[in-house]
Amino acid sequence: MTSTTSPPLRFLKGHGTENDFVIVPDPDGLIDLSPAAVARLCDRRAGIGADGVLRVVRSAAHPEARGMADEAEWFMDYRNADGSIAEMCGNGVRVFARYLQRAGHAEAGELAVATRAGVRRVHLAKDGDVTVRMGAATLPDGEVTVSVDGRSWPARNVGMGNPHAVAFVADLADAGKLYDAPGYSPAGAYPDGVNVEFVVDRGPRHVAMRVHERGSGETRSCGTGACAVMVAAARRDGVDPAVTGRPETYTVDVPGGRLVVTEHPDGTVEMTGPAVILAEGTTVAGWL
Ligand SMILES: N[C@@H](CCC[C@H](N)C(=O)O)C(=O)O
Repeated sequence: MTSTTSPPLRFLKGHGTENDFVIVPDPDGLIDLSPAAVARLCDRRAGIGADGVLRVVRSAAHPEARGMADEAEWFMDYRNADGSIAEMCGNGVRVFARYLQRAGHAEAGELAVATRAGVRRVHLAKDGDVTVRMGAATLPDGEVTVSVDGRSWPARNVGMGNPHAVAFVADLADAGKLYDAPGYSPAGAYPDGVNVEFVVDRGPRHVAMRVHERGSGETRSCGTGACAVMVAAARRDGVDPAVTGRPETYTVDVPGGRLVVTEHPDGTVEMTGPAVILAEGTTVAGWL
């Protein structure tokens, strides 16, 4: 039975390369957004529908972000569609920045956003694309195999604040329907779960990917995933900006569009792509 106690919730809807989000403005951190409420908002039939939720909270008003408040006024409280918490969302942070601009909380130009993976610096053009400095990738050692429908591929572990396993495949269709999370071995490799990317080459420094996201299923794009893919592809190609002293750029096509990812000699990975706010509204009292 529908509860009659929940108040109306103001929200916006946005996407970055079709990785879509319900944005919940909560500057003073007063909204108790339970995992069940997040899953209800993200439900594509009985809810608003999204790959995740971006709660917009002042860093000073959130216990996980208070320590970053001097550097970044706003904290991106990101949740996956199943209500689980993730450290970072690369497409989400661009959409988050676009929301701050639209709401008059940020000007075009440079902006710092607090996330669970630390402060991320964003360059916000007045219109068009948004660039995020995503921090450096980590490349933990270890042989991993990912599998779908009885087929398996070796994968590279890449950390972008959150965990990724990147597998190069002959054809993106090899990953099948991706309704279920890919399997992996060894069994204990990802105690907190993993995002899995399947990648093919499209040309020199140009790849395409599909992704199965931890907590959200197959999505049309994943920003941290695109960065993980860029770094895995670069190392596979023998390209390492830390060695050459030159930044290296790859184009990463995703089902929902295109992201451009650059790795700098200091290891920092920068990602550029679109960020769109498309709707705003209010839920009906008692629905959530
Ligand atoms: N879509 C995001 C990643 C969201 C978090 C991920 N599902 C996880 O659990 O780590 C992106 O654009 O990076």
